[in-house]
Amino acid sequence: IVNEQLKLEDAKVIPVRVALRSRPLVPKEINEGCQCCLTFVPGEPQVIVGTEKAFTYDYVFDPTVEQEEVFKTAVSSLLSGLFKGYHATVLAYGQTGSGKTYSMGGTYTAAQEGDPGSTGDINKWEPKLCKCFPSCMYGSFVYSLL
Ligand SMILES: Nc1ncnc2c1ncn2[C@@H]1O[C@H](COP(=O)(O)OP(=O)(O)OP(=O)(O)O)[C@@H](O)[C@H]1O
Repeated sequence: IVNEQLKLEDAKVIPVRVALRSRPLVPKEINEGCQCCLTFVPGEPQVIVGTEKAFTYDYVFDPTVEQEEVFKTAVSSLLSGLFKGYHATVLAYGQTGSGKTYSMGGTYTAAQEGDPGSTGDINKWEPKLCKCFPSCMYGSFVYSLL
């Protein structure tokens, strides 16, 4: 009975997934001598804070990971469910300055305009959603806590 229950549990879709994204140090932090205190475990969605505290998430993106990979890995699969009528929400959570707007909102400078590597998740969702929903309802599905 226990085994059968475990199988049923395994079969359930995980409704909430958590991705950790660590951004690179910004110039101000570098000038102040800040250093990254996180260690990333290659091939594992795990991060070690300091020397001993390890945390595992569904996805971990280290500071070298570009917008495109974050989108493809953690967000794009939600679109297929969305088009079948399921709801999907991407929620950015983190302290001020941690990179929520960068990840969700896209470009910051005119130089970045049109650079696909620099645009955030909303920018990548929007054209895909517009193909199916002319009214473009992406604002209802994707939120950034600005
Ligand atoms: N992945 C990244 N790569 C390079 N720079 C980044 C990245 N994420 C964030 N930054 C930079 O870090 C700074 C803070 O990012 P951002 O404004 O997105 O934070 P935030 O969480 O939205 O802050 P707030 O809550 O105050 O609005 C910005 O200068 C941004 O360009």
